[in-house]
Amino acid sequence: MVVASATTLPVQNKTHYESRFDPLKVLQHPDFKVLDEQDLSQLKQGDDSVNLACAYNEKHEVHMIRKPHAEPGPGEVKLRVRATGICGSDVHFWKHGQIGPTMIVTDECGAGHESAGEVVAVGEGVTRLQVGDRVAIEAGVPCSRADCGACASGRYNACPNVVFFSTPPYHGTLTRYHVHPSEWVHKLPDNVSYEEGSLCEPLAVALAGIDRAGIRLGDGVVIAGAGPIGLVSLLAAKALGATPIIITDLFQSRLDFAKTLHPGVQTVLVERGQTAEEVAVKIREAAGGVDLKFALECTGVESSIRTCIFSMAFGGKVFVIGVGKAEQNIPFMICSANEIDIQFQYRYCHQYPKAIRLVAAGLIDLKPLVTHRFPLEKAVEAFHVAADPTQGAIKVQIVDA
Ligand SMILES: NC(=O)C1=CN([C@@H]2O[C@H](COP(=O)(O)OP(=O)(O)OC[C@H]3O[C@@H](n4cnc5c(N)ncnc54)[C@H](O)[C@@H]3O)[C@@H](O)[C@H]2O)C=CC1
Ligand SMILES: O=C(CO)[C@H](O)[C@@H](O)CO
Ligand SMILES: [Zn+2]
Ligand SMILES: [Zn+2]
Repeated sequence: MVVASATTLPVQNKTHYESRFDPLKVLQHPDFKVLDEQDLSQLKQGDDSVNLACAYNEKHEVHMIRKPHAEPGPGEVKLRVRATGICGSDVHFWKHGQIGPTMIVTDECGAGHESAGEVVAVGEGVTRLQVGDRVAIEAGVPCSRADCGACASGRYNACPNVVFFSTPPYHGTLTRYHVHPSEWVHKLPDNVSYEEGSLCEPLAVALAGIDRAGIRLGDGVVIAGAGPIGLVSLLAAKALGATPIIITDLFQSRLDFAKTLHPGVQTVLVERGQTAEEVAVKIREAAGGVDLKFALECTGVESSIRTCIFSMAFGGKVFVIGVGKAEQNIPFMICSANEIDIQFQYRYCHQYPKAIRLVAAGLIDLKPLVTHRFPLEKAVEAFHVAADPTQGAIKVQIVDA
């Protein structure tokens, strides 16, 4: 079955943003170029004249590209991107070429959707922003049409016409300059850095999960996976007053890092060869007799999802944020006989302002998550570090000062 993508839809069926940000306008532009070693050797760090970006493609390559400069149209802003985090999903698209049955890399696709930057130009009609403003970029731009059920209902993360920058075919925000609709950037207070503004994207994911899971003060929670998503979920659960909190991972180094973020967290190392049930016993022991009513699953790995189910008390809820295999096996009758709910999160809606407020108020400190920084010119090296667990990275950021 060929799934129509934005670059294959007939023009008349495209929404405004699908047409405006059609990736073919970049790929077919005379200034577009995949940069070779010679080009890269001639790059001057921070060179404003080159709209440098990092892209993955259908051949599982990740490399630097030159994109055409673009000016903001009506209602848009042009941004100098100052910080971009590499997400596990970026690595998925590079290494595996797709996420789920419809998000498939079929050509060069600019990476990055965790970005913050500086307004360098505003388009006609933009009044709430001005040159010099510092903003976080909400990468998912829904169609906002009255005839779109998702947008009309406010659950815009479900918009079927969404342009989610970096999800193929749309080029991402890991680029020197990016044009974005002005209503989908969020001003940063002076005490929130570009790096923290970039990290508000994964925080938005975690906040959406905690919101929709319904976790409350004093609830016992297990967080599966101590990657950036699991760790921002830990920070949010800690700020919420969840207790006890248990976090799992395959790597002791990531669990040790989790302890630095929340000394009160209980850690459970998942050892090779252990069954999901055996890990669940360790989790329940770590809970110290408190019934665990929630699991925030942040790996997408079948064995971890199963572990979360086995860890739940009667009436518990496994909230799955991680993405993974298309088909997965779950202990069906354990769920049935214990009324265990399984819920899923797909991106977020209405979370950015809250994420920025929590950071600005000092209730969530994201700064420790950034363990590696690279200049934009070294983004390919950054991707290799982010994708290699032995490098010990938590969040790898590209900083284009
Ligand atoms: N639902 C959504 O909208 C979003 C989903 N994601 C997904 O969330 C997941 C996590 O993202 P990141 O933290 O950036 O990825 P990551 O790959 O950096 O972290 C995943 C962590 O899970 C650990 N892990 C793997 N198997 C495990 C197991 N069986 N038990 C315990 N831990 C295990 C890994 O060691 C790693 O530390 C990814 O699948 C990503 O694609 C990310 C953003 C948004
Ligand atoms: O990682 C994401 C959001 O932070 C992407 O949306 C992923 O879910 C695939 O698009
Ligand atoms: Zn992401
Ligand atoms: Zn819509």
